[in-house]
Formats: sequence, structure tokens, C-alpha cells
Amino acid sequence: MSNTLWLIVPAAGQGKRMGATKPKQYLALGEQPILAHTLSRLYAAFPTAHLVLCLDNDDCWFSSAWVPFANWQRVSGGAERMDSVLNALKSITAQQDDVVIVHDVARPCVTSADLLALLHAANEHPSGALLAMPVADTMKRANAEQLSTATESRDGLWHALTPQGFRYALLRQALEHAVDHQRVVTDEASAVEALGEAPRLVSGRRDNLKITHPDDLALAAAIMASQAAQGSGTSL
Ligand SMILES: Nc1ccn([C@@H]2O[C@H](COP(=O)(O)OP(=O)(O)OP(=O)(O)O)[C@@H](O)[C@H]2O)c(=O)n1
Ligand SMILES: C[C@](O)(CO)[C@H](O)COP(=O)(O)O
Repeated sequence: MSNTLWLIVPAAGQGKRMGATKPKQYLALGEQPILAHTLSRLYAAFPTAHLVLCLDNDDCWFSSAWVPFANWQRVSGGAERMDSVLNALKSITAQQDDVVIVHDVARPCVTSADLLALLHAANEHPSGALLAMPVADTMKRANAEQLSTATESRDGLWHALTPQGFRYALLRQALEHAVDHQRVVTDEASAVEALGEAPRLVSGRRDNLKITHPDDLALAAAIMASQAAQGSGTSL
């Protein structure tokens, strides 16, 4: 029996740091909301995947017209991002070694080439994999007054991105372990690391922006326009 590729998209956030009148995933990038762009990018790379979309129970902006997948379901979001992802894992009937890819709805600039590279690494490595990019700036430690008190070594330091991919059994065990230990994790890889596993870092494009703050919108639009001009968004 061929394994199902599961695609979990956490999209139940409120976008507080964006400070908009609606959750940021529904803000327009050109003619479409961010959510539609992200799902379109994911579909281009994984058209036969089973999508599990995490949405807030009070979400009044979502439209199924933005979902290109034939196989998909929605699930209630949770208090934190990790709770939304765990709700999605609990809502599916997966084989223990099925690969689960988790991607933020707030990252619409991800390319097919990066998505497929991540899937390959997640298939190859029992501890899973995540897109990431090496830190290129000098990293400062600030005190409560926002004064720079130290410089942290950037050797071996990476920015974690998404998607992140793991076998179903490992990811569910890792997130349930985090919940059991009342530990909030901000990405799936840190839950897996807490089990003593070491996911593979897959070097990803530096334009895989997570739209978080207001000035990220114009930046994302410029990235997508550049990708379209170069034919690099959904081309392989
Ligand atoms: N309880 C939550 C919180 C976040 N997310 C999702 O997790 C991703 C990354 O989170 P973030 O960028 O922090 O989004 P928000 O939580 O919406 O932003 P903020 O922290 O500014 O409110 C987003 O796609 C968001 O929709 C989620 O599904 N469930
Ligand atoms: C998962 C993530 O995008 C990896 O960088 C990030 O941890 C999400 O953090 P957020 O605070 O939920 O945006």
C-alpha cells in the first residue's frame, strides 16, 4: 500500500504582530490572499498530497475556493501553533511511517524546488528534516534596555524555516511529549530534538519569508514578482 503524503498547514494564527484588521493569512498579495498563494505553491509541488488545514474555529474569512487539493480537510486550530499541528495529527488516520510535511500558511514564497528537496530529505532521514538558512549577520544579545551586551557566535547557527518533514509516529510522539512536559515549542524540529533526535538541516532559499510584520507584505510581493520573472516559484 503506497504511503500517503500528509501536508499540515497551520493557519489558525491571529497575526497580532501584523496589527491588521484580519488575520494576516487573509491579507491580499496581488489578487489573492496569502493563504491562497501558499496553498497554490504547495499544490504545485505536491498535487496528490492530503492537506490538513488548521483554522481557528471563529475564522470567518476562509473560502474553500482557495483550496486546490482534491484530498483535504480542515481541523480546529489550538492555543499555540504546536497545538494546531497536534490537532491535525490526531485528526488523520496515517501509517506510522507516512511522511508529514508541516508548512506555515504565512510563507507563500516557498518554491517547488525547495519543497521537493525537503521532501527528499524527510524521506531519507529517520529523524526528519527542515528547511533552514545559515545565519549571515552578526548576532547580538540585548538586555532589557535594548542595549547590546554580547555578541553570540554564529558558527553553526541557522534560521529554521518551513516546511519541516517527519515520519508521522515520530512527529506525533514529539509533540505529545512536549505537551506532557508543558513545553511550548515554536517549530516541530525542536520537539523532535527534545527526544534526542537530530533532524537534517536542508539549506533553503533566503527568500522563503515568513510574513510577520507590516513591512513584510511589500517584501513578499517583491519576492513573488521576482520569482515570477525568473520562473522560479513553481518550476522544478
Ligand atoms: N495557534 C496558532 C498560532 C499560529 N498558527 C500558525 O502558525 C504559523 C506561524 O505562526 P506566526 O507567524 O506566529 O503567526 P501568528 O501566530 O498568526 O502571528 P502572531 O504571533 O503575530 O500573532 C502561521 O501560519 C499561523 O497561522 C496556528 O496555526 N495556530
Ligand atoms: C515554524 C517557524 O516558522 C520556523 O521559523 C517559526 O518558529 C514560527 O514561529 P512563530 O512565532 O509561530 O511565527
